[in-house]
Amino acid sequence: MTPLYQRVAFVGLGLIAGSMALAMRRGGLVAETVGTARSAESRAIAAEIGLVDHVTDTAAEAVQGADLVVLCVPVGAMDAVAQDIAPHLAQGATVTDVGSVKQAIIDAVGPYMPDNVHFIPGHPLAGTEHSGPRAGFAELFDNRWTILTPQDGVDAAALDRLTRLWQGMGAQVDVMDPPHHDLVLAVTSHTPHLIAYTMVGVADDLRRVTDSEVIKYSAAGFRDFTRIAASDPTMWRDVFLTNKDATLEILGRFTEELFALQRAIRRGDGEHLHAYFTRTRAIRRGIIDAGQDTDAPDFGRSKR
Ligand SMILES: NC(=O)c1ccc[n+]([C@@H]2O[C@H](COP(=O)([O-])OP(=O)(O)OC[C@H]3O[C@@H](n4cnc5c(N)ncnc54)[C@H](O)[C@@H]3O)[C@@H](O)[C@H]2O)c1
Ligand SMILES: O=C(O)C(=O)C[C@]1(C(=O)O)C=C[C@@H](O)C=C1
Repeated sequence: MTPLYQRVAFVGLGLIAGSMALAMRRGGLVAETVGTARSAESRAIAAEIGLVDHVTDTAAEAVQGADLVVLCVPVGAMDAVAQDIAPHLAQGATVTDVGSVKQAIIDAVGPYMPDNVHFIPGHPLAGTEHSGPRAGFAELFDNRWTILTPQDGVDAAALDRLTRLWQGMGAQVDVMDPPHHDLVLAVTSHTPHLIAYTMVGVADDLRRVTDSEVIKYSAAGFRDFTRIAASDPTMWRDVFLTNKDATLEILGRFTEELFALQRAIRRGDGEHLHAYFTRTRAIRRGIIDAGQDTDAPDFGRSKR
């Protein structure tokens, strides 16, 4: 197969960049990969494990001659990285990113992009609580969605090529407008993370009362929360600071619902609770039936 890109440059060499580099290699999708990271330690690890074909000391060096540049740093760092690489981008290159928020990145990166470059923002809806160059794995994007948020007038051939690259890495691709992406992700990813962080914080406070029983007897539900709450603090700080409006909107709705459930418990309103849990169970089953829950444990699913 002819490679889709000749030279792909990653700025940032953590979980997502590493997984992309490995998935590209698995699919024989690109001729050459090059990457750089801010810390010398990450660069040394990436070179040692052969995550990309070449590791460079600077982002400027990495992007030179690249026909695809992928920004894989925390959302709050995109601005500085874009400014840094802009003068070194090759004519006709595509620049994309993998940030969890889209409108803020477009606002931060867009102004630095030269006219002769195609800027096509993106977001793979796949991840883990692990970070750094050793965290990546080639299968991360298999059967998951990647959302691209191109602006009006995007070059159709550049969009098609990037779409085929993500498909080659195992993902299904959808196009969305950036504010809609940010609202959808506030519901499906950002607010759930905040709730998990909060629940684990509450349990930690309670630990003083219950000694270590919270950890010792932590059931599956709480364990899932602790996995999510172990995610990278810098990444998630930036997500909430840059997707502020959508997250606050969803949190407002969440607290209203929580108060309604709290009232039902206080009043002994079993009917309300039962009806609510029946509705949410149907949502879970819908996700499974749509084949969107490929990595969750079975938990007796087949018997339901
Ligand atoms: N982890 C996930 O589940 C997940 C999923 C989808 C998208 N994303 C997004 O992908 C991006 C990267 O996330 P990741 O999980 O690969 O992170 P990571 O922590 O594994 O890697 C981040 C990389 O960025 C570099 N970096 C950090 N701060 C920097 C700065 N100020 N300037 C330059 N480089 C810097 C780090 O050295 C590292 O190489 C983030 O924007 C995140 O929102 C993450
Ligand atoms: O499974 C996880 O660890 C994740 O939280 C991954 C997850 C998500 O919420 O689904 C987290 C942030 C992303 O931007 C995309 C994916």
